[in-house]
Amino acid sequence: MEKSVIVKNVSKKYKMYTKNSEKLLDLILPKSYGKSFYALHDISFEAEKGDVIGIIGVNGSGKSTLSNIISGIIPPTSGTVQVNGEASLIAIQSGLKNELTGRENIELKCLMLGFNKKEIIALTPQIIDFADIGDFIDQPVKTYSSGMRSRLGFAISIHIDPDILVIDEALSVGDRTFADKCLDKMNEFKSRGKTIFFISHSIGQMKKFCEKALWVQYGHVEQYGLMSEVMPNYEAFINKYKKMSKAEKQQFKKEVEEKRMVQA
Ligand SMILES: Nc1ncnc2c1ncn2[C@@H]1O[C@H](COP(=O)(O)OP(=O)(O)OP(=O)(O)O)[C@@H](O)[C@H]1O
Repeated sequence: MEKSVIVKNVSKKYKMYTKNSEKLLDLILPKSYGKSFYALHDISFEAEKGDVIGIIGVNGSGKSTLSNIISGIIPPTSGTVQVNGEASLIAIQSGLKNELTGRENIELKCLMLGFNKKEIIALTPQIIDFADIGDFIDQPVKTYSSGMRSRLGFAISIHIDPDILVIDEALSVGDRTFADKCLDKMNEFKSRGKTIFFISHSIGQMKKFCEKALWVQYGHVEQYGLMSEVMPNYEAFINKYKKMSKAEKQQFKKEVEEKRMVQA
């Protein structure tokens, strides 16, 4: 099978400060203040064309960081990401310009992707129709609710027809009818052999829609494979964690956080 995304030894480091003053001092004397930790540590995996991969993991495990790296929004600190084609991210906070109207955002995104005037004129009504946000399409995006942003972001990303679609929690803020409409569109996308990465805290949606799962656990890949093989292990972990006492949970978190720190 042809590969669509190849992620090799990707790490992303961030800095953690205990006080605001440390952040300022770190700007003046880099490397002297704050502690570095791995949001992602040595991640490697490959996706094939037609794969629909659910990225699962508890809060803070690195799912959004990984989706931003695959979509080219942020660079990794080290390692390489090879994307064969155009990747587009749909996230709650995704690249919409607040001061521009919905319609202007559609035009801007299309222009940035190199569409010509004729193509933009043809595409705009389809995007507006799918987003279905009424007269708000001519209002600045800063006046939108999170559901409206998600509708517009999803409508733009799916209609520009990327090769790789990365959906980060974008369906969780839309209502049920919109989520169903998006899932239909995603199924159509998948049937054309495109690659989808899907992040959702809805285990039901994950199981229904994704054939593969990438379990990101506190910055590293715990397991990658068929959803039917990975999900039971993830669910077993969640159940085990839930049964821990408060002290055991604290100890567990302390250990995983220590492993994530960058050794000087
Ligand atoms: N810009 C940033 N600066 C510093 N730390 C960051 C930044 N972005 C993310 N992090 C940290 O990196 C880690 C991974 O965050 P990320 O948002 O990727 O997790 P996630 O799995 O998507 O979480 P959630 O399920 O809560 O959305 C977290 O500890 C987070 O605090």
